[in-house]
Amino acid sequence: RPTVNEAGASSKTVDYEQRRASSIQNQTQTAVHPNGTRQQLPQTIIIGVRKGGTRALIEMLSLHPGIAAAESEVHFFDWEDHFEKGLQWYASQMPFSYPHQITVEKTPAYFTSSKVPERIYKMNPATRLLLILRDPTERILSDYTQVFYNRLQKHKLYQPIETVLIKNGDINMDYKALNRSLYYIHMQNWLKYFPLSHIHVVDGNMLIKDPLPEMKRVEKFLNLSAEINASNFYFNKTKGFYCLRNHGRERCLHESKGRAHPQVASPILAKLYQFFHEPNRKFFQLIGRTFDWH
Ligand SMILES: Nc1ncnc2c1ncn2[C@@H]1O[C@H](COP(=O)(O)OS(=O)(=O)O)[C@@H](OP(=O)(O)O)[C@H]1O
Repeated sequence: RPTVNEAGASSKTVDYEQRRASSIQNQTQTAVHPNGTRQQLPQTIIIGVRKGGTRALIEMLSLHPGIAAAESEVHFFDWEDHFEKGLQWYASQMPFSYPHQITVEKTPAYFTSSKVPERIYKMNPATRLLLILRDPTERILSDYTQVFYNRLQKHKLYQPIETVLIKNGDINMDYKALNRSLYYIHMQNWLKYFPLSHIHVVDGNMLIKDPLPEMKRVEKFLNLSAEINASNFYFNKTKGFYCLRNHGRERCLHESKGRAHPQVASPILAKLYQFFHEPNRKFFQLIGRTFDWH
């Protein structure tokens, strides 16, 4: 009797899918470099969430010698003009890697783009997905801060945070950043294609506070050998965040990571925390795990 995985697919289907995926991988193989490396489609993708800590996650994962990470966000599955270029183009955006290495890219917008789960599934149903989430209210403030700085740079006007968060005395449901924090809605789309066992949720709040245990869990999920260790991290008091140490070289993330958020009046904050209780509960139920959010 075929065994059934969490998505309901039989093991026979999975075998077929894996063969199909490896044939796609072979068809899109780019030229082999004389040193034995080549560009490969990612076997792992960090799908989001925007402002969840995706940069920190990919940089920390890159500490592992078994990982080859794309430097910039590729936006292959969510931008039509990129998607139309096809998988060969996608592969050509990847770093050169050795056959034993896992290629990874991060595009935080994937998590909230409804077309993306099916597209990744069709590329390779065996793709391992990493999703880093943080407290949904904190995520909104971080999202607002990002847009605020972008507009400031372009000398454009920006609205104070309270006016985007509240409309006619109530939570502004039209605010895009609010929708991005409704994790259960987006997660439902992913679970239509991928079983939970293929999606590892990283606790973004914990990655900030104490990155090592989170990274050890990621290593396990990706079946990587245990390489990342305490000496890879040190706390930088000036930045207020952990920074990375690799082969004696120390570096922190870019100054755009870890910016101060705007002060929000406490009744509004309380309203937001309250608002997210139910969506968070639904999310926890979906993934069978809880997080220490407000
Ligand atoms: N070690 C370390 N150093 C600096 N920043 C860290 C770190 N770990 C997690 N973070 C948090 O990452 C948040 C940015 O998330 P993303 O990289 O996903 O943002 S983006 O969507 O790619 O723009 C960023 O959000 P803000 O604090 O709002 O700037 C950080 O809180």
